Amino acid sequence: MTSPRVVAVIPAAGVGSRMQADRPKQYLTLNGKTILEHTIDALLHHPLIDDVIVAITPGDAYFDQYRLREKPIHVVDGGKERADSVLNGLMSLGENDWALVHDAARPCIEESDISALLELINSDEVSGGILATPVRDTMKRVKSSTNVISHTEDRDGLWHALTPQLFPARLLKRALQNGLSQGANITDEASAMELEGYKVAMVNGSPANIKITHPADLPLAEFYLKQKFSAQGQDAQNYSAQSHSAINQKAQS
Ligand SMILES: Nc1ccn([C@@H]2O[C@H](COP(=O)(O)OP(=O)(O)OP(=O)(O)O)[C@@H](O)[C@H]2O)c(=O)n1
Ligand SMILES: C[C@](O)(CO)[C@H](O)COP(=O)(O)O
Repeated sequence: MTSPRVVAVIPAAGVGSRMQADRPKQYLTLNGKTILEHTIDALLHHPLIDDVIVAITPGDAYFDQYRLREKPIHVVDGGKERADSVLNGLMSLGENDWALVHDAARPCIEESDISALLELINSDEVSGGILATPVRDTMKRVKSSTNVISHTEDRDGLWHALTPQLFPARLLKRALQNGLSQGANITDEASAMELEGYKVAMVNGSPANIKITHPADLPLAEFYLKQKFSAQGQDAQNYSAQSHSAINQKAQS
């Protein structure tokens, strides 16, 4: 039996308000490439990912300024919230496809973590899953609108949800549509699948897979990207060149 198609969906239509930059954070440059290009290349580079769809803000001039449309990807309009952008990205996926949803703002994703998550496609126990990393600090609940601690949360079994998040496209599309129509607070794909009652697996992923959110995240992401390139025996430019050649081969196949 042929393996199902895996389609990466990259929500990249945010404004990056917490970054307080002169442009949406996905267009800030690290090691010679925009954050979005790092993320697109990481997914295009993975041998088990068949297609890449990017959801961008309608009229996003940066996307063309950085010539990202020249990559072998598909582009759709983003939406008001992240979940709307993801849903738009899912619209063209087929009944048997799997959707691997990955934030544009997470460029440090490792190929090995993607491969570990994709193993879930063969599972009969769960309907997909997510990369996550265990909480390491003591977690406090603060009394609302104060800075006074209400209590300490039990951190046993508490994880940071990361991306990619991997689900059958048909189920995820319906879960997002239902969750959004019920006005649920859908901040990741798993929350929509949980609401539908599906079993969602956690796959322990690298804590280096940070979501670039605040200015302090930029030097950390730069460090992790340098580590990633050197671990793959490549510098940023070389990685970029290798990415292009891998991309071109994919485009010709
Ligand atoms: N309407 C939206 C909002 C967010 N995103 C994407 O979802 C990912 C994670 O969201 P977040 O880190 O919150 O990005 P922003 O919404 O841009 O950041 P902020 O909340 O600081 O404005 C990002 O890659 C962002 O581009 C999206 O595609 N569509
Ligand atoms: C999807 C996500 O990366 C999981 O941690 C996160 O929820 C996205 O960030 P947002 O600020 O909630 O949009």
